[in-house]
Amino acid sequence: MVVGFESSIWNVSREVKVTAAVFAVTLVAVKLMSSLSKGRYKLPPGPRNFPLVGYLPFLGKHPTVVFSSLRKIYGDVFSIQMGSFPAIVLNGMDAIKEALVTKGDDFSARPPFTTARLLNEGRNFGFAAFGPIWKAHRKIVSNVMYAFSNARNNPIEDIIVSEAITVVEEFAAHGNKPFQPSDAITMAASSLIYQLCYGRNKNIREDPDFASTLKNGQKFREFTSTGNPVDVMPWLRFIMPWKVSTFLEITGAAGVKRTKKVEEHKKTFDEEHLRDITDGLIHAANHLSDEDKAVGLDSTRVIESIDTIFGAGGSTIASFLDWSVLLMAAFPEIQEKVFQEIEDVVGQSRYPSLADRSRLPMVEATIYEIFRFSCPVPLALPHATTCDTTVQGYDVPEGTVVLVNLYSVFHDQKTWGDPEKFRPERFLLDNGQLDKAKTEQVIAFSLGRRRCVGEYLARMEVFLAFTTLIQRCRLYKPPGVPEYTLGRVFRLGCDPEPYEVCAARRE
Ligand code: HEM
Repeated sequence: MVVGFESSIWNVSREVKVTAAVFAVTLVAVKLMSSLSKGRYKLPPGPRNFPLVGYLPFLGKHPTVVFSSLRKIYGDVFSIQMGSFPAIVLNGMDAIKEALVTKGDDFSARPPFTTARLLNEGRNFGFAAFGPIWKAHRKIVSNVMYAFSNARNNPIEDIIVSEAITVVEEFAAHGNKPFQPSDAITMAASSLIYQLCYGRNKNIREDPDFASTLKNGQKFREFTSTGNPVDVMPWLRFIMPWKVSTFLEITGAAGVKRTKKVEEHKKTFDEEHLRDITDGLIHAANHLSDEDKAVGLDSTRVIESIDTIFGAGGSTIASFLDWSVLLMAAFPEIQEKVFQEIEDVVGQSRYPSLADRSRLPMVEATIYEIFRFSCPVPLALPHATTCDTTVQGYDVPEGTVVLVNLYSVFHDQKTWGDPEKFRPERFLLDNGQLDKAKTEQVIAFSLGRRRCVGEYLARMEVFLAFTTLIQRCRLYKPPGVPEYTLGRVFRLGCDPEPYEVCAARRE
């Protein structure tokens, strides 16, 4: 019996042995590092952590709520252990600005999470290591995005407005019956980013390439919606290998699609007429400077940026619009004020255009308030330190994961007074114009070196889509439905809990 027992231990699979060894080594390393660092550094305070998993089991469904409670105990900067990674959480504008702006070079790395290293084999510029290649890469992508958004005769306004009209049609097709709006919104936001990346397509909903990209994107969202545990506990890949293989399968399929689209573009590419973001990237890749090449940037990396842009540019806009519909239905008196302003400035004889923006302060204030209230990307993307540094008087060692709690800024009692109230007028001065001091506090696109590279384009999208929607459609809470709870579902971003709405066309 004893022999049998012993032999069964030593016959366990290789994966389990490796896992056990990694467990042990990680445990010893974490203990060793924390005792060494306690002496050397004045680290931010923080709660006690479990071995191996750290503070992860306590983060629950809404980490930002947990972080608000921890902020009350430990202050604006505190430490937690995220699985195998020591992390700090930055709360409030002062700490976030000091880290991301004043000490931008120190705080602009990304953590070496497993999936980040697998994306485009580590070359994905949203998740790539901070350094000369990334800096050159980011500059090129920023230039391409800016040039595309500002090009004369570009199709952006047309694409955005026609997607918004499609949403109005789909909403109106429900008659007076209640419906969940998020499918129509997600479809429109995906169609929008697909056309911005790959070109205007009036029959996009019949395009099989778009359909399969959408299906793959849906798979990706479902697979990554609660994060991937192998990112923060890399040893889990030996226990849950499918967490890596499925990720590779989905991103690999996306890569095949992108290659096909890029090859098609190259066949009809005309330097004088850049049609979309893909053309912009092909052009940039063909004109890399000697300095860019000298730091190691190559054309493949530049072209692959389309993956990051496509990945980041759909769900964020969908989330904003989903919140917009809910909040306008929840606050009909605000919706009416927004509508009246659009009616006075634009009327019904034409669709809104970007040129109307400066004459629509109530619309702008409402958009800021939707960003503030909903906080669509509440923890930005994870940052990491590039060197030993400090923030708010605390030491932060090189390689520390940095979570930027944007939600703490948007719902700060001291800044807003009544942060839980939806009140767009907070952004208006007595003369009815926008209060810049207030709007600057809404850092929905983050700050510093890693600030959202799609911000300019995203602001165009949300303005035009929101304004067109409210111009053409009255949204209201279905009769008999109790008050909306305005609850949040925390995924990679922050969406509203599923809800129903009714819509009536404005004639
Ligand atoms: C409502 C819309 C959007 C919001 C609220 C938003 C917000 C953000 C935030 C908070 C980050 C993380 C910044 C950081 O790590 O500090 C980010 C990164 C990024 N966003 Fe956006 N975003 C939006 C739309 C877009 C769009 C439309 C695109 C592209 C077309 C885009 C492309 C990116 C990219 C590529 C990054 C990674 C930047 C880097 O690491 O250098 N985003 N965004």
